[in-house]
Amino acid sequence: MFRSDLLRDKVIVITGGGTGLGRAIGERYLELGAKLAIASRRKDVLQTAAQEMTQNGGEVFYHPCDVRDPSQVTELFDAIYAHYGKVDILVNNAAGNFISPTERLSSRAVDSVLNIVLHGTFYMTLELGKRWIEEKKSGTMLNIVTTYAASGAGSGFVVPSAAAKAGVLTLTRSLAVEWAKYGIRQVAIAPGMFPTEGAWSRLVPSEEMGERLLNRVPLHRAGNKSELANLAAFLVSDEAAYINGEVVTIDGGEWLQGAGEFNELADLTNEDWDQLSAKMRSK
Ligand SMILES: CCCCC/C=C/C(=O)SCCNC(=O)CCNC(=O)[C@H](O)C(C)(C)COP(=O)(O)OP(=O)(O)OC[C@H]1O[C@@H](n2cnc3c(N)ncnc32)[C@H](O)[C@@H]1OP(=O)(O)O
Ligand SMILES: NC(=O)C1=CN([C@@H]2O[C@H](COP(=O)(O)OP(=O)(O)OC[C@H]3O[C@@H](n4cnc5c(N)ncnc54)[C@H](OP(=O)(O)O)[C@@H]3O)[C@@H](O)[C@H]2O)C=CC1
Repeated sequence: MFRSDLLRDKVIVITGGGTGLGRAIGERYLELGAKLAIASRRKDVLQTAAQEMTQNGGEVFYHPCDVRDPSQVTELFDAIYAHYGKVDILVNNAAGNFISPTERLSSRAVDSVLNIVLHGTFYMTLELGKRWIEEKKSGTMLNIVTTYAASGAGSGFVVPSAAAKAGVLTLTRSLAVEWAKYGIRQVAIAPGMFPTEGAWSRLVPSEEMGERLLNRVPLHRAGNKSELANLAAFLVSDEAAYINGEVVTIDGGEWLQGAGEFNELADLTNEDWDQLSAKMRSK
């Protein structure tokens, strides 16, 4: 689909790059010639991922970092600069989330999600943005949000995530304008359902719930990680250089399904329509 040198020698930092969607994005970037730095809290997960991801060549530097802690974020970039000498692209992918009635949440539970998603993304963005501005270097930042942020509707039962991801999207759009003069581009992706261990263990704890969610998707399937990875490759590449401040939704049409007043009529059979039509025409 892409030129094999699309991301040649680009140094790309991916938070949460050892698991799920972050890892899939990283694997695609490696195939396109990038050099990776992956960061998250669990060193053993990063180490295993880096080993497995480089089995066919390529370079993956890993460094443990809790993005909630600004001093660890500074240390992370110090380590990446010491290793690669530069960063070209940042993917803010790390997140925390779980379903819960909001009234059951403790303040620590709220903080745990807000601090990873909103504060962590902000700290990463700020630390690297300052470095790029000082170096007079251009670059691209890609933020992974969610459909309930991109639609503006939010969502019950994941309210800390909904509030934090909406904040990340606002960060994306605000800096797209403010930092354009430095050659720093901001983009976002809003994924719908992409089954991963991290998300499904916390958000889709039963098969029945998974089926119910899938039925909401007009294309009647979940997304493949490779589909999201291809979009993430295009958006950070120079081929997308004029896209700034946009969020691209990739959800099989799920959010639109919920938004259209009459979309549930898709469940009606031809016989149902024959009966309804006859009834309406008889009036
Ligand atoms: C289906 C379509 C997908 C929709 C969109 C998906 C979006 C995503 O973001 S998916 C990404 C999912 N991946 C992750 O969440 C990975 C990282 N998550 C975590 O590490 C934990 O889940 C975390 C967010 C809770 C953070 O972990 P940690 O910092 O270790 O926090 P603690 O375990 O100490 O818990 C802090 C606080 O939160 C309370 N809590 C934890 N889980 C729940 C829960 N399921 N329900 C209610 N409360 C919960 C926990 O009890 C602590 O509070 P206190 O007890 O008051 O101390
Ligand atoms: N899967 C899906 O259907 C959807 C996913 N998304 C988004 O996609 C992204 C990836 O999610 P997914 O791959 O499914 O889930 P994962 O749980 O696999 O990914 C979350 C990653 O974030 C890392 N992380 C969590 N907390 C921190 C922290 N404090 N500091 C550094 N890293 C941290 C985790 O690593 P560690 O625990 O080692 O720190 C993990 O690698 C997220 O932004 C999520 O919101 C959006 C919509 C749908």
